[in-house]
Amino acid sequence: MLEVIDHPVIQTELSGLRDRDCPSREFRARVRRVASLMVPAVTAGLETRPIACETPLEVTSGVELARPVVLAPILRAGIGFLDGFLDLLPDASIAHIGLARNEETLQPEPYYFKTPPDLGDAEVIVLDPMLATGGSVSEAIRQLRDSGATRLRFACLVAAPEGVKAIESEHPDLPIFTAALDRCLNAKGYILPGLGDAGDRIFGT
Ligand SMILES: O=P(O)(O)OC[C@H]1O[C@H](OP(=O)(O)OP(=O)(O)O)[C@H](O)[C@@H]1O
Ligand SMILES: O=c1cc[nH]c(=O)[nH]1
Ligand SMILES: [Mg+2]
Repeated sequence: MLEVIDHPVIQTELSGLRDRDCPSREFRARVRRVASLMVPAVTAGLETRPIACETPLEVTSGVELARPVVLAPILRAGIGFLDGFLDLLPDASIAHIGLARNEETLQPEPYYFKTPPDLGDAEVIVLDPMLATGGSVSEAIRQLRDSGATRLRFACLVAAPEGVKAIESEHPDLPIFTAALDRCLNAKGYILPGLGDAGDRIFGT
């Protein structure tokens, strides 16, 4: 269920993000642009329903999304990825999922979870720029499913093959969208070649 969104403008932005000298201000702006550019692919296939549409000249038929959209950023770095999605999906509600990856065990440690009601009616798009071991996304999907979500997809900027494999085994029906599928993880669980610590680069920490 993996789609690598191989678009020349996205790949150009991503190359800028990989540059170690890209300052926080530019990094944030680039992440926002890539996120927006990914929206058409990530939302492709969302169900629509017909509506009547009154132009200045006559009534015609139009469509609207059949279900509400919930964007679910994994804190912190997912917050940096959120604005570009909101730019194109301004009516979406937001679910915040706080997970910190333990630097020694690489296991995600939950610290916050707050979602809009009625997740079962919604199209939920989980956002995190980095898919490394897959532990954080897996935990987020588990929490969302426990809260009633049934229609889920996941978008990231950079994925490691190890993380994709883990998600495909734990959540085989989850569509995964990424701007890049990188080579592997290093001994500390960082993606190679990657772009470093996305949270630190977005927030300047
Ligand atoms: O696939 P995984 O191995 O779980 O790793 C990926 C996670 O690690 C990073 O978050 P981190 O926990 O460092 O938190 P931050 O976003 O607050 O920096 C990143 O933003 C992902 O959430
Ligand atoms: O390479 C990585 C892996 C996890 N989290 C990041 O921010 N970067
Ligand atoms: Mg981090």
